[in-house]
Amino acid sequence: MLAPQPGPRLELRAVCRRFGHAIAVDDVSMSVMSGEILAILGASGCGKTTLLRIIAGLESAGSGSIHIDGHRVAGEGIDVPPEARGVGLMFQDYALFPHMSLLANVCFGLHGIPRRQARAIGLDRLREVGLDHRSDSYPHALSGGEAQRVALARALAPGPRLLLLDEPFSNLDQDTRDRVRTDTIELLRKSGTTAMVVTHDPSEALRIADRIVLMRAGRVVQVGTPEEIYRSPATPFAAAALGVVLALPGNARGDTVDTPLGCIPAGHSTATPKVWVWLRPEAIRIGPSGSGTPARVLRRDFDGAGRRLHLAVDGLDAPLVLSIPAGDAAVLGDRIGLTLDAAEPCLVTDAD
Ligand SMILES: Nc1ncnc2c1ncn2[C@@H]1O[C@H](COP(=O)(O)OP(=O)(O)OP(=O)(O)O)[C@@H](O)[C@H]1O
Repeated sequence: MLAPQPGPRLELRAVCRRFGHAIAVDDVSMSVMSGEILAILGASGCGKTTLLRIIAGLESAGSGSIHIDGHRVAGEGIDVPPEARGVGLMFQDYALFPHMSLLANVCFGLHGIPRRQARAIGLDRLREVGLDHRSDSYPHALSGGEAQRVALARALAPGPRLLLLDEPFSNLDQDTRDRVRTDTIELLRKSGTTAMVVTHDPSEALRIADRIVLMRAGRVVQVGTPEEIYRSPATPFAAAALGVVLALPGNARGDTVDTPLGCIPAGHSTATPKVWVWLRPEAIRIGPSGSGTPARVLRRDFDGAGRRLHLAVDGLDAPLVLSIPAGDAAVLGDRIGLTLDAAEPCLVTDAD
């Protein structure tokens, strides 16, 4: 491997990949900084796995280029083989070798170093995931969470420059998933590993990533920190991809927009007076009747930790659905008041 150059750990420039007429990865440019955990978020079929496979060298990029530590590994006639890229890949199904002990699995990628040294590294990695006492066991004797930890130890053993994880928690049940996810991210951070984690779960992306790359139909829609994308989505699609979003009809007048819930700053000029205002539910404050815009409670649904209120508001065609904590005294009656929090960001788009 060549010495790293200053700059991003990984850089993609205009990477494309077609399968027949279908375009799986469409003009993707992005970078990952050293030590960063990047989440690739998108729905099924949007090209996440293909992108990882191209970076790992398992799939060729039709066009564009890939640079690792400043060195071109793909593009313009160069195609560095997977084993020479310094990229680790952890598959969704872990792909442990069933006929090998856990230690042999973890040592599998350690080439060109004496056996004893490889064994010591393997045991260290197993210790980091809390499974060194099981080094002689075989994969069939592991729970799903344990298998994930061994796969992680194996992927980290060669000290990859970049680790790619494809839906690493999706095969685990909810309880195990939360624990394994926390442990995995802690280990990646402790070891300073640069990682790209593919997920289709927005809450997972928000929780684990330094930055999120949001994809749709092979293209990058938005790149930003979890807070940036959640609070300042570039498009209604990006807003909906990261969590619940409400759409209010609005009338733009200069710098402001009138909505059925009150007036808000427009943020930018719009082409038409008719607009949509997209905002998070937390931008709407619920208070007693008489405060803010009047709303009538049509229905209350039990929601575990609280209630979901279905509210009729003058000027809105469909009921507004908002969640409130259990026992919120302000909303016991059938009539409540709603106020827009002008400090919360919102997205304004033309209605046509
Ligand atoms: N080897 C292939 N041959 C033909 N089409 C392919 C191939 N691999 C992927 N595709 C297509 O490319 C598109 C992107 O697939 P990809 O697996 O990268 O998506 P994904 O976002 O990882 O989906 P999922 O979350 O379901 O794994 C899909 O339409 C898929 O059918």
